[in-house]
Amino acid sequence: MKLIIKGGRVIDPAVGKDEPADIYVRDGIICARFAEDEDTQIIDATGKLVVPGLIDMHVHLREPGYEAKETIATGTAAAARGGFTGVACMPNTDPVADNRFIIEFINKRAAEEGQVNVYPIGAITRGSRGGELAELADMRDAGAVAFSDDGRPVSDAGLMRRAMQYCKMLGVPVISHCEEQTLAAGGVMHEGYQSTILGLKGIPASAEEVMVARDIILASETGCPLHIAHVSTAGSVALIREAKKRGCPVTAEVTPHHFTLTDQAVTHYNTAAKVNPPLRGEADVQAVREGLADGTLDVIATDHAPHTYDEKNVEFDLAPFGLVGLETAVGLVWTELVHTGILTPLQAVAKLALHPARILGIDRGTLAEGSVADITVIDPLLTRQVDPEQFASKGKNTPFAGRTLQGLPVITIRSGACIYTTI
Ligand SMILES: NC(=O)N[C@@H](CC(=O)O)C(=O)O
Ligand SMILES: [Zn+2]
Ligand SMILES: [Zn+2]
Repeated sequence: MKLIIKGGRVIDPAVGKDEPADIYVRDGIICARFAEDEDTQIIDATGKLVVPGLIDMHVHLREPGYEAKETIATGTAAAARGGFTGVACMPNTDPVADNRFIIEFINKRAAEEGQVNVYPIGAITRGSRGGELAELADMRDAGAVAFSDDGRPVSDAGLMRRAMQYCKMLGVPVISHCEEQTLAAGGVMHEGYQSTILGLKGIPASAEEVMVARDIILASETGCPLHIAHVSTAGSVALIREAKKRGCPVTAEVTPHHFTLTDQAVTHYNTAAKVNPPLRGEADVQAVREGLADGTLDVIATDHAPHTYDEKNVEFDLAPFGLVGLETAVGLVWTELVHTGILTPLQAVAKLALHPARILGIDRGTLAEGSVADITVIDPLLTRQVDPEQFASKGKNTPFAGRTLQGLPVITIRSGACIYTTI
């Protein structure tokens, strides 16, 4: 099994490399130069970017329990099509992934039918109900890479503090869905001018920021690595920036929808734009872009949240929160951030591969010799219109349908084998 990826622009943020080079792969491992023979597969990457396999650290695969929305098979197929070789999946399944048996089940299903590597995230509390801690150490031993009650906040500060004390001991990050429920109560979109015009109940920026502040204080006190999920407001970016300056062990992610869209996308009551946290105002979008550029926001993650057509095809108030992101992420990063000069390709790849790997303690995210050959090839000039009907995901709930994106994944390689190719 020999493969050479020739003539591409190789980007490896682990060593700050961004230069023309060839990549050699033998038996699924990136290796030193070797002489090609008739058994060697050659990929011509002229004009393309060759980067470490992308890792999406915030995905909802919905299995077990919500297989009508997505399965491990379809979600990982969507990941491969989106240029991702790994996804970390959130525990808000049914049953909730709050014990080692569910973590083992996910790992088994992923081994059987996963197209990409799957890294399960365990729940912080039993049933993610926020009442008592789940069996964290047991889940860590079964392969959980982080803990989160994503979908819900951990409202009890004392419980969150104890979770952080345990996770610090286990050396595993806590991923926080920051939402103060008494402030968010009943809201369905960002609280602002648009919510007033539409007559919909708003979720104020403070609902997120109060919780970001609380968790930063708890992480500083406990020393636990804290990762803030789906940052959406200018105030959150400022809090995280300031906390990092003080040496707080905090990292943070932003989604493509939060760096691209405002609450304007909700006009006409488009339920595909109903997401938690909600799409915010223009100043917030600007602030998360600045946070990405200055390194305050470490990661770009999709929060891929598939729902069925019927679930979304209802009154705005009644529709579930969430939108799909795996198959539009790279296109949005290149179109909105790289081609606009907000991020260099090196920075973009760091946020899509290296940083997620480091935060989750996964042995991936680099093209160094000796690494597993998880590789993504991106054509920075390839242009396509988003067509949800082409998605491998069961979820078609995207607010980006019809949008033209430039800069798309063309080959996804996992352990030296092509799992997606357009050329
Ligand atoms: N983001 C969402 O709007 N929805 C997520 C839950 C979450 O990420 O909080 C889901 O599971 O559907
Ligand atoms: Zn969440
Ligand atoms: Zn989520």
